[in-house]
Formats: sequence, C-alpha cells, structure tokens
Amino acid sequence: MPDTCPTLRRDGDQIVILDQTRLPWRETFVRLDSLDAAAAAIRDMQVRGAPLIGATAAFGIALALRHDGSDAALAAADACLRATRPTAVNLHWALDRMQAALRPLPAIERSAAAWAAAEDIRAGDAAANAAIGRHGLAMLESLAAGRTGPLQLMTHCNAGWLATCGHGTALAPIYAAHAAGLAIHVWVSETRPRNQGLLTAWELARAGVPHTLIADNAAGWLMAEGRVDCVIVGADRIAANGDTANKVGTYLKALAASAHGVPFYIAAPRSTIDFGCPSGAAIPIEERSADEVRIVAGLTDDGDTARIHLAAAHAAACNPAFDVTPAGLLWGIIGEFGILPPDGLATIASHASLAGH
Ligand SMILES: CSC[C@H]1O[C@H](OP(=O)(O)O)[C@H](O)[C@@H]1O
Repeated sequence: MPDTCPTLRRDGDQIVILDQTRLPWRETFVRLDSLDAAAAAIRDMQVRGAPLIGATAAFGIALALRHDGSDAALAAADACLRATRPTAVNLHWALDRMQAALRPLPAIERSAAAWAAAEDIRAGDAAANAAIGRHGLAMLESLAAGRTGPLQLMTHCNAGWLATCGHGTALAPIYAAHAAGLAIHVWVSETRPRNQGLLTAWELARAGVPHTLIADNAAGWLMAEGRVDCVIVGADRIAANGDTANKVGTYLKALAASAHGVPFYIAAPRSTIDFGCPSGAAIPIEERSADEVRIVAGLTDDGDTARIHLAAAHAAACNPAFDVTPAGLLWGIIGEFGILPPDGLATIASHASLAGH
C-alpha cells in the first residue's frame, strides 16, 4: 500500500483527490478548487470511507476560507459539508475539530489555520491507522498460532487505504499481517450496490495479498462451511454502547458469524466513536438514490466503461447505505487505543475529545 495518502492531498490552495467512482477501471485524479466541489465529491462518493470524508470535509473548510474568514463564511461552509452524508460521524467529528480550531481566531488568521488543522486531521488518521494495524496484527498472530495453512479472513466493503488517510482500518491489520509474513487469505465481499468490495480486491491485488472476491450472499455459506477464521470490517459510527453502523450487509455477516462462532471485529479510529450517540437506534442511516440499486457501473468486453440498467427506472427500490450491528455480536473494536470489548468504550470516553483521534 502507498506510503503517502494518494486519496487526498493539498496542492497550493486547492486539493486533489483520487476519484473512486472511476475505480477499479480508471485511476483518475480530480482537482477540487471550491467548497461546493469538495461537498459534491463527498456526496457523490468520489471520495468515500468514513475517515477520508472527514479529512476531505476539513480541507473543504480550508477551501471555503481562502478569501473570506468571516464567521458567516465559516458557518456556511460547516453547514454545507455537514449536509453531505449523515452516517459517518468522522465527517462531523472533523468539522467540530475545525470549528474548535478556527472560531477563536480572528478572521484574518483563519485561512492558514484551516489548512494546518486539516493537515493535522489527515496526519492523525494516518497515525491511527498504523496503530490499528499493530493491534490488529497481534490479534491475528494469536489467532493463527497453532493453525496450519493460511488464516482465512473476511472483510466487507472497503476500509483500506482508499477509505482513509493511511493504510486503512479493517485492512490495516491485513496489510500488517502480510508484511509480517503471516500466511493469510482474504474473502472479499463484493458489497452491493456500490460494490466497494471491488475496491478492496483492487487494493489487495496491488499489495499482493491473497484474496478471493465473493458475492455478498456467499459469505454466510463460507462461514457455515468453516472456511472463515475471522471477520474484520470498518465502521462509520460506533455508538457509546458499542452498536456499530457500517456498510449495509455488515449486520448479516455478523449474524452468520455469531451462528458459527466466527470472531467478528470492528476496526476503527477513535474519531469513529460517537459518545454522544447512546445506541445504534440513534444512528442516522443514509438513504441513497434507488438508482444505485437499479444501475451498476462496469467495463464492457470492449473495455469501455458503461452503466448497466438492471431494473426499469420505475422499479420500486430502496437503498439504505448502512446497517447497524448490535454490540452483542461483536468480539472487539480494534482502534489506536488497542482492542476493547464493545461494552468497554467508556474507558476511553474521557479521551474522545476533539484533541484525540
Ligand atoms: C474506513 S471506511 C469505513 C466505512 O466507510 C464505508 O462507507 P462508504 O463507502 O459508503 O463511504 C464503509 O461503510 C466502510 O466500512
């Protein structure tokens, strides 16, 4: 995986992002030169992944304040970015952190401070990812002890470097295990309807990590067959009681894992934990366009990208982008703080300030 953060970088007084709507077929970099462009990139999932959309929102504030550091400009930019996607608390955590850094300053100082605060958020996420990798590796090594053959892992959606400012969350322990020479294989769940699993397969192929892409619906059967040793997924918002919102389909995998005694872990930085949210029932679940269910994007046999209509435009469809896995189905939460039981998050609540990651 890359040493730098190719998903998002500053270039002068603009930012450049990797357009994830074009992957895995095209690596296209897009320059964002305004608040509206940054908001659109988050809303349309050109950038995606809870920590990455938080960092992008932070840079969106910097874009907004380049020529106007007024309270009104700051408030308008904050409101615009908060409205882009409701579930990933990292977006709101990053915007809260930007507010805390900028509000006390005179308007004239806010532009430079915004760029610095956004860079700090990005660097902090990368550091948190590295720590998640270390803690997750220790868990995988203990799981692998005494076993023969590769450790059979499963993940859902994409919680790799594409979704963060570092090496990823759920994929960080996987990359760390591969780098440490631990024999692993990863079942990669395709993740309808936006197919972020294809992004995970793309990442793992580039890193040389053995993996197999599966349809979402194959996951339960593989666990029933005893072919999965551990599931690690990311998160978009973890409530104070440990209930966790993640990409839709996560809950189904957690139920199957519970039925077959398969360890099921969440990997997420502290910026994904929302101590202001008492339980999963209070987590807002994003409803995206039903067209994402009706239409898929892909590559034709001729190598042209295409949108394929699976269902008629009037076909009834609904598209919750996330679901909530109850804390009782989780074995632990792997963060930069170590690995905590889902009902043990209170031990780090006092550190869940804007100063932390
Ligand atoms: C470390 S990414 C966490 C999380 O974000 C993804 O959602 P989306 O692709 O809609 O932005 C997915 O739920 C990942 O697990």
